[in-house]
Order: sequence, then structure tokens, then C-alpha cells
Amino acid sequence: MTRVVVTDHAFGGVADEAAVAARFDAEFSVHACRTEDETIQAVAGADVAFVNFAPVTDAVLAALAPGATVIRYGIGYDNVDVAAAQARGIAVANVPDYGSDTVADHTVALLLTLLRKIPAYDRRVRATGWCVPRDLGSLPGFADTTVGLVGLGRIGLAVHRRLAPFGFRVVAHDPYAEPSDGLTLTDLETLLRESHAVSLHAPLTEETRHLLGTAAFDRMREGAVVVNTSRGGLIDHDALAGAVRSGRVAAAALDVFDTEPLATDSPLRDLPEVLLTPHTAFYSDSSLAALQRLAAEEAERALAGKPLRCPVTGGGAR
Ligand SMILES: NC(=O)c1ccc[n+]([C@@H]2O[C@H](COP(=O)([O-])OP(=O)(O)OC[C@H]3O[C@@H](n4cnc5c(N)ncnc54)[C@H](O)[C@@H]3O)[C@@H](O)[C@H]2O)c1
Ligand SMILES: O=C(O)[C@H](O)COP(=O)(O)O
Repeated sequence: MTRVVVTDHAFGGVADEAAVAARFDAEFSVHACRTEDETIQAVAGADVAFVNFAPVTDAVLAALAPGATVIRYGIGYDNVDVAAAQARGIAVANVPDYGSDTVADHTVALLLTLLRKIPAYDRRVRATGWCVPRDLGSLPGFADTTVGLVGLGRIGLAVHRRLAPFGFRVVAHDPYAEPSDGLTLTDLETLLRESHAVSLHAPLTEETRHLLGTAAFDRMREGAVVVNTSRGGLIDHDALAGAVRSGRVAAAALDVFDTEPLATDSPLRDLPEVLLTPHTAFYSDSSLAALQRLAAEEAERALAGKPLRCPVTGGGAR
């Protein structure tokens, strides 16, 4: 019998996915896997596996039915061993276009909040009743502020389009992108040196892991702010905590972490200068609906033996 499995999800329900399974008379089950062992058990003999953050290792792939399809609920597929899937003849697809605008909205909300020092003013008013603006140091206007975008794909470009009307100078670093939208592409060193705010929009790959660590923070402009809505692994969080404590980084806003949920002993929990959101940049009513609909449509293609819309072959995203 055909088998369709959801290994894990953080959504309200899985009606679209269940409807596709029903159309193919497939057995349908929904799990809450977090570990490799749980995932192996859940996907045993499955023809289609919808995967959110469960690890898809070679051992998990080996448990699927021959010729199965793995569909990542989302854009980044760093939790899927794509090379091993290819070697086993297992197809992998992601959903690259369900919610770039929503992620960009969340990113810009975080960036503007930090650049206007709103959390710092809020803390000061709560603690002392007031403060004169200069107590919190210099505050350049947006027209005198440079924002550096690392990664200029769908989300990086959507962030740029939102920032442009505010008058920011925006620079970007992306070794694989062409200049577009009138943006200046630069090397990482220059971006770190010149930016008042650095925002990360690259996939998690071997190349980008700990892209921002002690050496990078040391090269950044004193008092810069950092926003990360890509993947937690792009930042060395111990190094970030050190840079915030020393004041080199004035503040940060993070939506993603190397361990999710955030570890109880994470140094980030104790730093008021670091805003934390729970991997929610992707979430709006419309983006979630699109994510599940597009993932279910991909499953329909897989079960019907049709070419996938968004097969992935490696590299972290796209
Ligand atoms: N927080 C969330 O809810 C959320 C939601 C969606 C996506 N994401 C993350 O955002 C990432 C970006 O999404 P996207 O849709 O813009 O992907 P995308 O593939 O359209 O763009 C990623 C860009 O990063 C670039 N890149 C690759 N390696 C790089 C490097 N070493 N330095 C700089 N740039 C590099 C690529 O060339 C590409 O242009 C995803 O990989 C995913 O991990 C997070
Ligand atoms: O649950 C999620 O966070 C969504 O699937 C987003 O995944 P993405 O960050 O890879 O798009």
C-alpha cells in the first residue's frame, strides 16, 4: 500500500496533505519526530515524507520505500542529506516561494526596532522612568545608515525592496548572485566594516557555518547590530554573546538558533540586548496556507509520477 508520512510539523493541521494521500488511497500518518531514530521508525516504507525539521540522514533515507520523495516544508533543507538521497535515488523537493515576503517583513521589523534602539529605550524607561536620548549614545538617521545584507536571494532582495524607501544605503555580499535592484555587491570584509546593521539571508552550508564568529565581530563597526532570520548555524552564538557583552555589537535580533527550541543554558537568554523570536519569521496566515498547499501539490506530482516543481540538488536553498 502507498504510504504518506508527515515526520514533524509546527502547523495547526495537515488537511491538504491528508487530502492528497486520500486521493491516492495512501495510508497517512502524522508524527512528531525530533531524533534520527524516531524519524527512521516513522518513515519506514513511506513513498512520500513531508519533513519540517526532523533530521533526514542516510539511515532515514534507507528506511523509505525505493524511489520515494522527501518534501521539505520550507526553504532551507540543511536538515536533509541531499547527496545521500541522490545516491539512493530518493527525490528531494523544497518550497522556495511560499513566504519570502513574510520573512522579509519580520526581518525589517527587527532591523528597524534595533536601529531606533527601541528595546534599549523601553528598558531605560521601565527601570528609571525616563532618559535623555543622548544617554544611549549616537543615533544616526536612516539616510546616514548602511545596512549589509549577506545573501541576496529571494528574501535578501525582498528585504532590500522594503528598506529602499527609508533611504538607507544598502550593500550586499553574495558570491553566487548577480548585482540587481541597483544594489552594490561587495566582499564580506567591506560589508562588515561599513555596515551599521548586518542581516543574514544565506542558507546554512559548510561555507556559511559560523560565518559570524569572533573574527567577523572584531571586523564589524563598533556598536553595529545583527539580525538573523536565516539559520542559527550562521552565527557562533558564544562569540555573539561575547561581542554583545563587550559592546562591539550593540544589539541583535535572532529568529533562528543552532538548537531549536533554544537551549536552557544558551548565553543568549541572559542578554537583554538580544531580541529572540521562535523561528516565526516565516509565519503569517497566508504564508502558512501557501506552504502547506504547495507542499501537498508537490506530493501529488510525486505520487502521480510527474516531474517535481522544485527538486533540490544541493547547496542549502534555491
Ligand atoms: N526564519 C524563517 O522562518 C525562515 C523562513 C524561510 C527561509 N529561511 C532561511 O532563509 C534562507 C534564505 O532564503 P531565500 O529564500 O532567500 O533563499 P535563496 O536560495 O533564494 O537565497 C539564498 C542566497 O544566499 C546566497 N549564498 C549562498 N552561499 C552564500 C555565502 N557563502 N555568502 C553569502 N551568500 C550566500 C545564494 O547565492 C542565494 O542568493 C533559507 O536558506 C532558509 O534557511 C528562514
Ligand atoms: O516551520 C518553519 O519554520 C517553516 O517550515 C520554515 O522553514 P524554512 O525556514 O526552511 O522556510
